[in-house]
Amino acid sequence: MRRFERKQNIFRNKDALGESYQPDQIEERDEEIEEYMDALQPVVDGWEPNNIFLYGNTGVGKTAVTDYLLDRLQDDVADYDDVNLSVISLNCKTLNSSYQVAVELVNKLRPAGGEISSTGYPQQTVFKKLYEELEAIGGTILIVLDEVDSIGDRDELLYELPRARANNNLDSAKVGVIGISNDFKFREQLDPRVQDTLCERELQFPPYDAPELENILESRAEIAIAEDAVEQGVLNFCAALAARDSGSARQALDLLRLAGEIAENREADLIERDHVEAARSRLEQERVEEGMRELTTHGRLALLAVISKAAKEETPCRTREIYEEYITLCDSSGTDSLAQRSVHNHLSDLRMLGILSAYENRSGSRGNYYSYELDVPFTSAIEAMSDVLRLDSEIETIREIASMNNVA
Ligand SMILES: Nc1ncnc2c1ncn2[C@@H]1O[C@H](COP(=O)(O)OP(=O)(O)OP(=O)(O)O)[C@@H](O)[C@H]1O
Repeated sequence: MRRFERKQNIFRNKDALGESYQPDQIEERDEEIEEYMDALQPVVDGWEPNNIFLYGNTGVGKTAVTDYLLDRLQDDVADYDDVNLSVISLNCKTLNSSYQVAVELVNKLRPAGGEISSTGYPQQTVFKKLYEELEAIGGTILIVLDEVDSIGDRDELLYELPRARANNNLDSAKVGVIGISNDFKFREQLDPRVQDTLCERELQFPPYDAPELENILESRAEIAIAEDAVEQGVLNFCAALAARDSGSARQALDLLRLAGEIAENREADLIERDHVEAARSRLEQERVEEGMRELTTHGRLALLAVISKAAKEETPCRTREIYEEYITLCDSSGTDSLAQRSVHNHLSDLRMLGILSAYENRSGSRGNYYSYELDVPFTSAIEAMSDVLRLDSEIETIREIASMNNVA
C-alpha cells in the first residue's frame, strides 16, 4: 500500500510562494525601479558606480527588486566590451562589525581552502586583503550588503570601501556599495562621513497598499496555484489583511501559501476564505511564540497579566492595574515579583515586539500615562502562553473567563 500520495490539486508550483523564489516580473514598483536604474546608470556608462542606500520596511521588495535589476544589468552590460561587471552579495544578518563583514567578503572572493580566519588580524589587514581580492577581479564591482544595519556603529568599512580608489587603496577596480536596511534609525545613527558616502543615492520603498498587494498575489498565484483553485475574493482578502497589518508582500504571500496548505490538508478543492482565516491565526500565533521565546519569565508574566485583563474585557488598561494582576500571577507561580517600573519596561518591550499596543493618555496635572491591550488575537496569545508557562490552572481559569465573555 502507498503511504505517500501526490497532492497537487491546489498548488501547481508551491515553491513560487517561497522565500527563495525570484520573480521574473516585479509588480507595482515602476517608479522605484526607474530611480534605481538611474542610480545604476554610471555602471553602464563605464564610470565609477554610485553608492546606493535602500531602505523600507520588511517585505516591501528591496531584495527582490535589487536581484531583478542586477540580473538585468549584468545581462545588458555584457554588450559593452569595456565594462566588466561583478556583483557580490552578502547578507550581514549575523555579522555585527565592519571587521566581520570584511572577513566574509574576503572569504567569498577566495577559492575554497584559501579562507582567512574570522579573528586575529588587525582590521586594516583584513581591509587590505579585501582590496587585494577586489583588485584581482578588477572592473566594476557592486557589493550588495543586505541587512546592513547589523553592522551597528562599527561602520568603518562603509566609509572606507567607497573611498578606496580615492585613497589609493584600489587602482583598477571601481567599487560601488549597495546597502539595504529595514531599520530607519540606522541611517540617522551612521557617522556623518559614512552617511555622505554610503547614502549618495537613497531609495525608499514604501509599504504596499491592498490593491498593490492583490496584484502581486495575482501574478504569483498564476504561477503557483492550480487553475480554479482559489475562491473568488480570496486574494483580495489576503491582500487586505497584509495591507492592514504591515504592507508586506512577504506576509501576503505567506498567508496565501499557508491557506493553500490548510486547504490541501482539509482535502478541499479550492482555497477559501476560511482557510485564510485559519492561516492568519496560525501565522499570528507563530509570531507571538517567536516573540515570546525571547522573553524572560517576567516578560511572560507581564504578558499573561494583560491576557488575563483581556479575558475580563478590561483592556486597554493602565500599567498599575496590569501590575496588580502580575503580582497575583507571581504569587501563584511562586516567583518573586519585580517593581512596577521594571514591569513597565517589560510592557514596552512587548509593544516593540508587536504583541501589545499602547495608548498614551493625558491626565492633566498628574502627567501622562500609558494603557495597554493585546495587539494579537486573544486566542493566539493564550495558545502561545500554554506552551511556555507552567501556570496551567491559572491559564485554564483565564480561558474560562474569556469564553464566558465571548472574548476570542
Ligand atoms: N513588487 C513585487 N513584485 C513581485 N514580488 C514581490 C514584490 N515585492 C516583493 N515581492 C516578493 O515578496 C517577498 C518579500 O520581498 P523582499 O524579500 O524583496 O522584501 P525585502 O523588502 O527585501 O524584505 P526584508 O527587509 O525583510 O529582507 C519575496 O518573495 C518577493 O519576491
